[in-house]
Amino acid sequence: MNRVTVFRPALILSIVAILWQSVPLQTIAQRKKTRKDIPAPQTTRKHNPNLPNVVILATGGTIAGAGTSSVGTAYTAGQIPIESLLQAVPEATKVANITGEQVAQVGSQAMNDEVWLKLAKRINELAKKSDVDGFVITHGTDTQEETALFLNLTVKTDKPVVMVGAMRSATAISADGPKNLYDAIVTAASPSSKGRGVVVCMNDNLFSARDVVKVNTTNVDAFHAPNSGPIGFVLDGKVAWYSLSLRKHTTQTEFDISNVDKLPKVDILYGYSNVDPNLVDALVNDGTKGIVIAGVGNGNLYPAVEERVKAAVKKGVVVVRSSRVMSGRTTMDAETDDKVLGTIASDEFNPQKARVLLQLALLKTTDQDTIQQMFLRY
Ligand SMILES: NC(=O)C[C@H](N)C(=O)O
Repeated sequence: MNRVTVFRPALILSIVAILWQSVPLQTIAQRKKTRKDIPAPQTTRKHNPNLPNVVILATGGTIAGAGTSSVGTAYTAGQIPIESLLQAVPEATKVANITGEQVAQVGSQAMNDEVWLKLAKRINELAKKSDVDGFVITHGTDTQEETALFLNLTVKTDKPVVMVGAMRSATAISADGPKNLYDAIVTAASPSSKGRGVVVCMNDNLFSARDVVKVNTTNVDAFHAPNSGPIGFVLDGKVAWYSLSLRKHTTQTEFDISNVDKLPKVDILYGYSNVDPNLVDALVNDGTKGIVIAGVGNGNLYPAVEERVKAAVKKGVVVVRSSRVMSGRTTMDAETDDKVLGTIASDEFNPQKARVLLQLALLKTTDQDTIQQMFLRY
């Protein structure tokens, strides 16, 4: 490395610092605008027949968040419309013709079954069009893994479906949203992304919807796939794929939500020392159709909970054992015997993902063995 190369970053940093200090106050104030202040700009993009067509379905999240401080973590998610977000990535217009639809505008802590169904149905509808080549879903990161899995099991297309979010709001210094959004558009526009199931694009990484988990509350490196790692990367505007999940997804699943308006009630019960077994009964009395236990270790249950679970299963409630542990499988008939309890082991699905699969499974059956096979197939 020569002298010039060594000193160049320091020189650039000094210039940026000087420029930053001279930014007029008004420019900084503009970063702090909220949804009401930021009108959706008119679309001026010209259609280029040589580029693929990507549809962005926006749902809100921090990627569309706005805060009053560019250096703090306080902000409100889901404030900025998709057209304004796209203005931050003019480079994207060189890789695809982009159209945007606002499906919802919420922080993903407010995500619900209704929006899941709306999103999946909209993708299925648009996917039939020959002038749509791929999808990007902007989404909050808190529950991104759940929506990703729901779509992975319910959309009926081989066209790329790429979910993306951000850990820093759109008004923060070094917002990660624009880069993530650009990478997601690049991925959705690439023919190499076809048939891979729904993928999540965060921080240069591509994860399969089945395996991705949020592992950090605030850091930009917040998404990992603890059991299998990323399946690809986006760098310099190019996608590189490294592996492919053998589990069934999208066009290969048995789930058809086209006539579904409501999903069965499934709840999660967290396992811990001295857990109160009455919690199981509280859920059963509240009319739950399924319970996922975030068990300890390999999905083990507190003895008093085991007894109540057995009784719940006898009443027709379907119970899945998952684990509160971040990685590894919850295996059948191990320390806890599923044959004795009448329970189902979640395999690699964490509790929140097991809940999504159980909701879909219950649309079709309540049979323990049939649902167990689904957990091993998807
Ligand atoms: N980083 C984020 O997106 C967090 C936000 N609460 C959301 O899920 O919408």
